[in-house]
Amino acid sequence: MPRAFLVVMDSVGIGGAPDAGRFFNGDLPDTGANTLGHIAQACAEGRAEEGRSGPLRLPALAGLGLGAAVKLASGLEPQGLAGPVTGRWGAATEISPGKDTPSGHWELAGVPVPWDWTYFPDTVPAFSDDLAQAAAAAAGTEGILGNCHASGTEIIARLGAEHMRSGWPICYTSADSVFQIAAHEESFGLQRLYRMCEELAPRLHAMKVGRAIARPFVGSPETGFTRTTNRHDYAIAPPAPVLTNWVQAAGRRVHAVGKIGDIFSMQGIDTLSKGSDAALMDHLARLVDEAEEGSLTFANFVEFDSLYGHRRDISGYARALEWFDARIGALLARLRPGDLMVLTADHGNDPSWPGGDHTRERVPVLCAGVGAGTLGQVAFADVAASIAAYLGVASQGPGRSFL
Ligand SMILES: O=P(O)(O)O[C@H]1O[C@H](CO)[C@@H](O)[C@H]1O
Ligand SMILES: [Mn+2]
Ligand SMILES: [Mn+2]
Repeated sequence: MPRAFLVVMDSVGIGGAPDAGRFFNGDLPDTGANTLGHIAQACAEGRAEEGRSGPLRLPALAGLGLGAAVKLASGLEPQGLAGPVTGRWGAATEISPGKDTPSGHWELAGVPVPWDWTYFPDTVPAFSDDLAQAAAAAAGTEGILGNCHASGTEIIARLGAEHMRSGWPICYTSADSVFQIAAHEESFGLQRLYRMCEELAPRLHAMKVGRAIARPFVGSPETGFTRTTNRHDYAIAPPAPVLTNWVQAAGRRVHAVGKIGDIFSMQGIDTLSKGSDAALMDHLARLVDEAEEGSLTFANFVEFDSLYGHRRDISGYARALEWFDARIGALLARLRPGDLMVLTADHGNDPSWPGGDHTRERVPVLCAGVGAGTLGQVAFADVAASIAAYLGVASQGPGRSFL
């Protein structure tokens, strides 16, 4: 029986979204943003030399058609990604009205978002008095810190010491539909942070805020503060059954790797493996060796986005891509006859772009195990329909199989 592996490289967009002008970083529309294309350009021009050097080298992904997909999506010919292509490749366009992780993943899993998300205004305070009071009540404190748009690493550097002194949680948001709570794992307590998010999540979801997110950190004012991998997202459930539900309903096993469990509120998921991207790659390798016949493995690698895209670190993003390419190349060689691996992304996060938020872009769709050639322009939801068709399970929703 065939097996399928769906691997999301978080934020690895390839430019060209037709509606990019309706999405913004600050006042600047996302028109022209191109995560992969601009990283390749910066590498070729010697502008990404920290911890790596020279043109972007992604032999495994380029061999599946990544360079060709960038050109198809955006017209840009990325340097360093040429060469023979042995995979099936295309570019996918999103229709959901959000450039965030749940929107992208749900649509890739067959269900475009049918509602408009609620975003918090970029003002201080960003939250209504009611919501700020509810957050303080959930924490058992007199008030909250932050109450603004912020980068998560900057706000813990700025408010970490005050947080430890006052005990008040740091609440912030971004251009995404999120309510994020940063708190110290020891002085505030990790379980207390989780309970606070759990208590607030239903209220936020009722307002169509996509996620409450626990952002725990450690450290001290003297040594500085670092976020840990104990992040937990409390997301609204998808509005309809998604790929994981379809596969499970057919009696097959579904393995989630990384944020997939959070993004789908564990719906349709049998096992979950979490950790750093390096640890997730080991889990994915184990599943390539061990996943059952007929199963789906659905993985997300978030560090491109969280460590490098939002931080606008071009060298770091290029290093992460080169690391990923080397590891995924080794996994591709271990796939069995009958296995399908689809590599894709959920949105862009161009590290050369002004601002610090995601960028609206098309994404690559690279398939291993189904021969060579182009898929052309496809829809996000076609990814789910194609995997369902490949596994021989019934699909729902607007997607059409491209295989
Ligand atoms: O700056 P940090 O805390 O990493 O925030 C980022 O993480 C959030 C959730 O993925 C996004 O909305 C983005 O703003
Ligand atoms: Mn994402
Ligand atoms: Mn992000």
